[in-house]
Amino acid sequence: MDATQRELLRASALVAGYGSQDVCGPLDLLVEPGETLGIVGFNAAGKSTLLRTLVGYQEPVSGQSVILGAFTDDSSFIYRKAVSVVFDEDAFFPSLSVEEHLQLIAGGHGVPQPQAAVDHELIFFDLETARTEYPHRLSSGQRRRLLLAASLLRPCSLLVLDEPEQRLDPVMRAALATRLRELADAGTALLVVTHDPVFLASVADSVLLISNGQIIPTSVAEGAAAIGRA
Ligand SMILES: Nc1ncnc2c1ncn2[C@@H]1O[C@H](COP(=O)(O)OP(=O)(O)OP(=O)(O)O)[C@@H](O)[C@H]1O
Repeated sequence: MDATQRELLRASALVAGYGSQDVCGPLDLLVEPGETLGIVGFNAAGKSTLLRTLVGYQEPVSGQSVILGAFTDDSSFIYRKAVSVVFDEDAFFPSLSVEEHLQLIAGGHGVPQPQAAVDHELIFFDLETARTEYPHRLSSGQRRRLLLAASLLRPCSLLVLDEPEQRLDPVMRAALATRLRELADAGTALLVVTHDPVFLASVADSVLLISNGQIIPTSVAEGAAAIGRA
């Protein structure tokens, strides 16, 4: 693996915000394969704004974030093949069933043995009995499971999750945390915004705490404690 392949994401003097209005920063950061970084802070601290800016979904106020040593947004095929992203929003085709959504992702990303991969996610996320349902007929937790299933079904080098624990029951939260840890141990890098200290401690190796516009690198223990104080 050369230096560029190891450098999944590099942020330099990155300030996130809207227009010329800073929300948080500056941040210097290097994310390499297998690293798991939690991002924590109060409501409106700027976690989602930072995450979106890091992955090139919105322009920084200043500084830059570069993916795979070359990309600053998701317009390239190489970027989209390497980076799997779930933000806290539902995005479905209303006339495709649960299973058809997953088949679409598997086909689009050239997953080997696609139906077996789809079946694996349906089982993992306990969506088997809902496989023929349409998104509007799912519970909010089931819709969340479907989004997460789609993100985990496809291979990626960098997995970016904004509050993945939201709307999941405790059993599913724990199963997801274990799965993410296994992915990281196998080399996938993970950026995860979370409000759940247990989930954070299960998944993250290190933490960025956003407080009063500052982005403070800290330990998992301190990050989990900071969530508790929020
Ligand atoms: N599109 C936007 N334009 C301008 N300001 C925005 C926009 N979206 C969010 N903000 C502001 O940016 C700040 C940070 O919001 P952000 O969603 O990043 O917070 P967060 O830490 O993810 O919060 P939460 O924990 O509530 O999800 C807030 O003050 C919010 O009002």
